[in-house]
Amino acid sequence: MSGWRAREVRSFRNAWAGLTEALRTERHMRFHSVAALVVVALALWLNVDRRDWLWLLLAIAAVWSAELVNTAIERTVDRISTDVHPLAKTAKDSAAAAVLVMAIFAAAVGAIVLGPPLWRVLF
Ligand SMILES: Nc1ncnc2c1ncn2[C@@H]1O[C@H](COP(=O)(O)OP(=O)(O)OP(=O)(O)O)[C@@H](O)[C@H]1O
Repeated sequence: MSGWRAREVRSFRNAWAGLTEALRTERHMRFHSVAALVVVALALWLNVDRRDWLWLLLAIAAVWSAELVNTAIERTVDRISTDVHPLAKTAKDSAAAAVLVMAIFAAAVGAIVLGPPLWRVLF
């Protein structure tokens, strides 16, 4: 394998390790994963169109990315110091707020895309 390809494979492995570590240790990450599986199952069942799939996949990726960055910030703050400090609080609370913003966006996308067809099927 060329040096460039070996480096790319190593980078991919490191990123994969970050994802599996977050899934293993972060309760919220597991919750987001279950929610994503439910959304994908509903979208398949309701046979949503290609454009709606893009919105759903964007929402899932946005929440996962925000949660992973939140985890990175939490770990970095704790690595620097576990002392209670207002700046540590602001850093962690802001990172958590980023997840909240993305989760609200994802909930809105889910309601807009899945709500009407689900309503038609159920009622
Ligand atoms: N070093 C600190 N100094 C001041 N406040 C902190 C500090 N560490 C955490 N906090 C406060 O406690 C909250 C929870 O922090 P913690 O590190 O326990 O995250 P968490 O609850 O484990 O988050 P998650 O559930 O997403 O993993 C933070 O959002 C922040 O308000």
